[in-house]
Amino acid sequence: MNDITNTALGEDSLSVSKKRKILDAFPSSQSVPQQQQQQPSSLEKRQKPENNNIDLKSMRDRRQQLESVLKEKQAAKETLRKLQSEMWSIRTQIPELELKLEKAMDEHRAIERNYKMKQRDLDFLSSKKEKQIHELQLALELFQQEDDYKLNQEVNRLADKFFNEAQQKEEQRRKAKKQETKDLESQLVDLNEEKKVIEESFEDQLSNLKREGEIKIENIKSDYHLKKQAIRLQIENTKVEIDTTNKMIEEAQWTISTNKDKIEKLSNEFKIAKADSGEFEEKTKTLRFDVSSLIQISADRSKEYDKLKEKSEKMVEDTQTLKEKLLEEETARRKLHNRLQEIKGNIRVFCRIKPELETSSFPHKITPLLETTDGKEHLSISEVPNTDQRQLQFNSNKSNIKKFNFGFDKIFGMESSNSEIFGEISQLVQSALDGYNVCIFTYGQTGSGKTYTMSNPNDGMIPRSVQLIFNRIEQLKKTDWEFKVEGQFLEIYNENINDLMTESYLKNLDKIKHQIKHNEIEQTTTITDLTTISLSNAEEVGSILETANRNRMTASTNSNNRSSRSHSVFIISLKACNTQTGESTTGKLNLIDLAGSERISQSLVTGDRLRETQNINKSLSSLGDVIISLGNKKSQHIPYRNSKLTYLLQYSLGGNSKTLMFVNVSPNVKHFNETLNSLRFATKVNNTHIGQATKN
Ligand SMILES: Nc1ncnc2c1ncn2[C@@H]1O[C@H](COP(=O)(O)OP(=O)(O)OP(=O)(O)O)[C@@H](O)[C@H]1O
Repeated sequence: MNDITNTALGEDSLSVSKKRKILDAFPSSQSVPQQQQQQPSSLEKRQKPENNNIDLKSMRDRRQQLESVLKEKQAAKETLRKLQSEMWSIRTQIPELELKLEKAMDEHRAIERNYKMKQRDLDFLSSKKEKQIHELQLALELFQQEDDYKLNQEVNRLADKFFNEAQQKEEQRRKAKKQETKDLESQLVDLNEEKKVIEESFEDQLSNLKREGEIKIENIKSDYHLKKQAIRLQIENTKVEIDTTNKMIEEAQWTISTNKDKIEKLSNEFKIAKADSGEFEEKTKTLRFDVSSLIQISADRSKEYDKLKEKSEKMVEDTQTLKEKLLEEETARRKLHNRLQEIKGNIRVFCRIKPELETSSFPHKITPLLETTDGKEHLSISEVPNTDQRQLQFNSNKSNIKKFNFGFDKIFGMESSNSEIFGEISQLVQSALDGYNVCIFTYGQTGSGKTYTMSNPNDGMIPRSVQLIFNRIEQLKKTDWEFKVEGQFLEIYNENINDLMTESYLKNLDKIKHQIKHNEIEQTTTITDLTTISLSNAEEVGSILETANRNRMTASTNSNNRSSRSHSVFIISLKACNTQTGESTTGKLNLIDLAGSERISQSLVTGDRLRETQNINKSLSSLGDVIISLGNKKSQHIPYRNSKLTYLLQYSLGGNSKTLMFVNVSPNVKHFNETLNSLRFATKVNNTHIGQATKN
């Protein structure tokens, strides 16, 4: 760079001296005359005359050349100056670039050092690895050289270890299981206690609910009676008041018309008096006063009349409100009543022990069981081994005898009357009135009191039910309920239906084939050609029972009491409609006196008796099967078709009904086996829980 500068400077200095010489040799056109004036050279003086014009021209050319050279020089000078300034700027950058170069060199050196170190480390590692591979190879060789003995020893050691561990684990598991069993047992005890407490509380709740329900029904009933009386009184008072008001109105009207006459008469008199003038003036005043007071009286009377009219209207309104309230209370009563029935269960079994008429054959005293733990009432029937003495009693405590315990919803002892029994079932009759299907059966051996319970004149379940139905219908009229009651009475003998209400019973006996027809949509049943009697009062049922009884008796012969060998079914249909609310219901009360259930061995009878026995056994066991299937939620099929009786009662058993079965038993030792069988059958039925009933 310095060389370049020097060269440039050298050229510059050269060109300056050269310029001076050239300028000296070739003066400018302006300066020429001046030089000529000042000092002309000898040569110039000599050549001037001949070459003067040529020289001047060449000089001018030269001068022009010189000037262009000078311009070029000037430009070169400028270029030089620019180059110089660039050179200075480059010069100033040189130290910085030198520093950067130095730094890069340092970095390069450091990288080189690092590389060398890494190379060394790598060499060291590869030698170490080789060493390790060598060691491993040696170890592998050693391992391969180990003998079977060592291996077996190791296997045995491991097996022992495993066996010990397994034993320990088994011991631990056994202990844990023992502990778990203990825990579970104590949990079971707790749960049993809990269950007991729950059961007790449930029992309490149930009995409380029962009590509450009964109290509520009683309260509603007494309220209803009180209100009914109050309404009646109010209606009577209203009537009296209306009569009085009418009389008063009549009186007022009569007074008004009389007064009008009087006024007319008086005004006539007044006119006459006026004509007579003065002397009658006083009289006129009095008369005027009389007239105005009469008008006042008339106005007062008409106000009074308005008030009375208003009062009477209010009373009519109050009566209507009370009537509506009564209807509401009736609806609430129905709900409560049916809730109570549901709580009691849709299938219930009551046991009735017939009084022992042959006292000599029954040596033991019967005592009722007072305490129950499962909400049921219990009796036990006992057999004394190796003796002929057996006993049927409530809660016998004797330990030396074989006892059979039975629990039922209710047990009626020998002293129980039909009225007492009806008190328990009257609520089911109410359910039939409320639109439910109800079946009440009497089951038991011949002579155990089924017919006495069901149809005894006046106090049997049939006459009492009909009586209750008509009493309730009369009461329900007040809440605008209207009823249509129809009755049918039939018997099923040898799987054939006979009409018990027809006078030609004997003539048709076992000849007419009455068909059972079901309407699946309406869930109703009809029996072809069966007499249906429209019932309008309770008294009619007496003659129905009489006809049926007479018919059954005439068909029996000395050798065969046919009535004991057939089922009798009394059907009461109850169609109700509320004229105010438009609500309508259809209920059915089926009262069934079943054929005697005694087991007559089929091998002992032949002919008609065999057929009879087979049919009775078939229909009674079908009844049991149907009830049990209904209670079994898993049952897909209910075998209604297995007997005429169950087929007839298809829509009156099960989900849509409330069922009550009386098991009638005899306390006589002679009937021990039959009694035991009846109680077993009834227990099966009692253990069935049928779903909640729905209204038709
Ligand atoms: N609780 C009772 N109180 C008084 N007498 C009774 C009672 N129960 C039954 N009896 C009498 O016992 C006898 C047999 O009773 P009932 O005819 O009712 O039996 P049953 O089971 O209907 O027999 P069957 O199957 O033959 O019809 C009758 O004379 C009846 O009056």
